[in-house]
Amino acid sequence: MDKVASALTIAGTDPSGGAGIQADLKVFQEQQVYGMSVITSVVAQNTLGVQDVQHLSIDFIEKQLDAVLTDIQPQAIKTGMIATVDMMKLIANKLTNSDIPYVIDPVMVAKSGDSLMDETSRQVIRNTLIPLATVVTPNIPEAEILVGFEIHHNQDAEKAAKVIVDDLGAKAAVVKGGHLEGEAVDVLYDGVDLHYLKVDRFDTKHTHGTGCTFSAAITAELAKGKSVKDAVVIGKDFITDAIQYPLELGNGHGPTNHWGYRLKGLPGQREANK
Ligand SMILES: Nc1ncnc2c1ncn2[C@@H]1O[C@H](COP(=O)(O)OP(=O)(O)OP(=O)(O)O)[C@@H](O)[C@H]1O
Ligand SMILES: Cc1ncc(COP(=O)(O)O)c(N)n1
Repeated sequence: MDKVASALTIAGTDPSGGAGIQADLKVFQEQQVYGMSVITSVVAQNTLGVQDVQHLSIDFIEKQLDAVLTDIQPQAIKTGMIATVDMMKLIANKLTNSDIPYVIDPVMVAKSGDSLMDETSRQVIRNTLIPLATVVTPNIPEAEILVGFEIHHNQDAEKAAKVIVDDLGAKAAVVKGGHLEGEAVDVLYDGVDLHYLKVDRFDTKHTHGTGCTFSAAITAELAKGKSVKDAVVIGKDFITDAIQYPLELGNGHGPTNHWGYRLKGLPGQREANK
């Protein structure tokens, strides 16, 4: 039997299970990838919003990273909520000269509107982590901060994806269209070609953790050895199913359904889960 693929997420937590480390590990498991995690910040949050945050010390985050990386080598790594400049510098130090595929979900603000990254870090991520990325997956507001111009339609998203690759140094970028009107279109630029990933927009409020889920699915596929394009296409399919079959949990923006892909094509399931 081949050795199982493993992936590492470095991110903040969500005790309500829809976003952050908890979502990432569920997605890795669903994708048959062995999941490992390093916690940067412990977040008191749920589907209604963020109540409080405690950042772990740099020393302790480093101990967690060393514990994993000196024992089990991941085949792919993702970062999510990296809230401070010191955390970014630590991770950049650990990942410089690494050839492990690295996905950055540059989490800045939660769906609820609560900030998950301080102002200085929003600027500093551009020079510390982004140049190390195999794929960066910003939503529209995050992409606007990274590139410094407004994004109103798909052509702007294309331009932003190219700036993130050609000027900021990432190998590929997926600018997610969840925050634009109309179809849910994501623009992938891999340094050579532009690809549009389009699906009909579902009318749902259950979108807590969509970005975490999408980027974790991409990471899992890279860990299995898929190309960036194939990993992003499979990741888009995974998140679309997770949004399409909501679980109806919580009193706010509920979590997506991480086993939604298993319901695809089964008659009556969509109605049963609505
Ligand atoms: N209502 C929807 N219907 C279909 N797809 C959607 C919908 N909302 C978001 N998506 C898709 O979900 C993925 C995540 O996009 P989004 O822009 O919501 O990320 P995000 O804002 O980073 O998520 P998060 O809520 O974790 O911050 C993208 O592939 C996007 O196109
Ligand atoms: C720890 C952590 N990481 C990321 C998100 C973004 O997800 P969302 O915008 O859907 O709340 C979050 N809420 N919490």
